Amino acid sequence: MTLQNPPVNSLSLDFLTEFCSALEKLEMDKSCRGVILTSGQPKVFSAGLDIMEMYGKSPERCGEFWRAVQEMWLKLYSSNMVIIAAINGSSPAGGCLMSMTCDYRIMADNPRYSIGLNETQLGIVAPFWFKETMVNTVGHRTTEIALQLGQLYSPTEALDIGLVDKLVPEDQIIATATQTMTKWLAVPDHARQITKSMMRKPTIDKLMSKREPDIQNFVSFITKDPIQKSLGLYLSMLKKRKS
Ligand SMILES: CCCC/C=C/CC(=O)SCCNC(=O)CCNC(=O)[C@H](O)C(C)(C)COP(=O)(O)OP(=O)(O)OC[C@H]1O[C@@H](n2cnc3c(N)ncnc32)[C@H](O)[C@@H]1OP(=O)(O)O
Repeated sequence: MTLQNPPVNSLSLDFLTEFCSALEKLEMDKSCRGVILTSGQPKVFSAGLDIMEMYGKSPERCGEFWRAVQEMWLKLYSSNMVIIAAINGSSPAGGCLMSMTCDYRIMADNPRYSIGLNETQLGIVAPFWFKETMVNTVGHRTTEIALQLGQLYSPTEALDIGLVDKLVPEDQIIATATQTMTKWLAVPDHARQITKSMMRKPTIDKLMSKREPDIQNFVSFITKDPIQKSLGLYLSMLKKRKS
């Protein structure tokens, strides 16, 4: 699957809805046992959640957006397929979350790229299921530091802490992902799927049982004046950096 939402694959409501529907089709296709997730945009895997979906929007629209973010995470994290992330560019915040839902992460070895959950840098707080996905990936202590600082890691740093599993030159990323997929698909599906579910079920069940309060929590947090102000400042910083 190639992410195509120019310029930076930000995760808007429309894009998330289309992504989930495409993933669902693959999930139901019994001939499809694995997916390599990569970006069709240069230099960026995904810029994370579309900040415009959280800035100046009505509570109803924010709620609809957050349900779509939850759906994307639930579909990817609980997928029966083998999902390999071929991270061919920067992957901050929601982009990092998306990568962490995959079974294996291969990143392009380019020091200009970065990956991590940088929410605190925007003045916002990563919800419990973002946090737990990271704990499940890199452990508690590393997550504690990473989340409080809103740390973005270079590919080498990300490999050191286990946030990605392998670095390769960018032009070898799909070939490496394909070789890795062959290895994963050699394991009998039922045994691998039950094992994957055993590892991830407690985190998935937790969000499933708290979906509505999590939406309410997001809406009441994101629509607060100081949070809107922080997002506005961050957006203008992004635009200024460009000019
Ligand atoms: C309870 C609340 C929890 C909410 C959780 C939120 C999780 C999130 O995912 S929040 C989003 C966090 N994302 C970021 O901080 C990434 C910001 N973007 C970047 O750092 C860079 O854009 C990049 C490294 C991804 C790419 O850099 P590059 O130089 O190639 O491109 P730019 O010139 O910076 O961007 C092009 C264009 O896109 C706009 N843009 C970038 N990111 C976003 C985004 N996440 N949402 C919306 N729009 C974004 C950027 O402003 C530029 O727009 P213009 O062309 O109009 O200037």
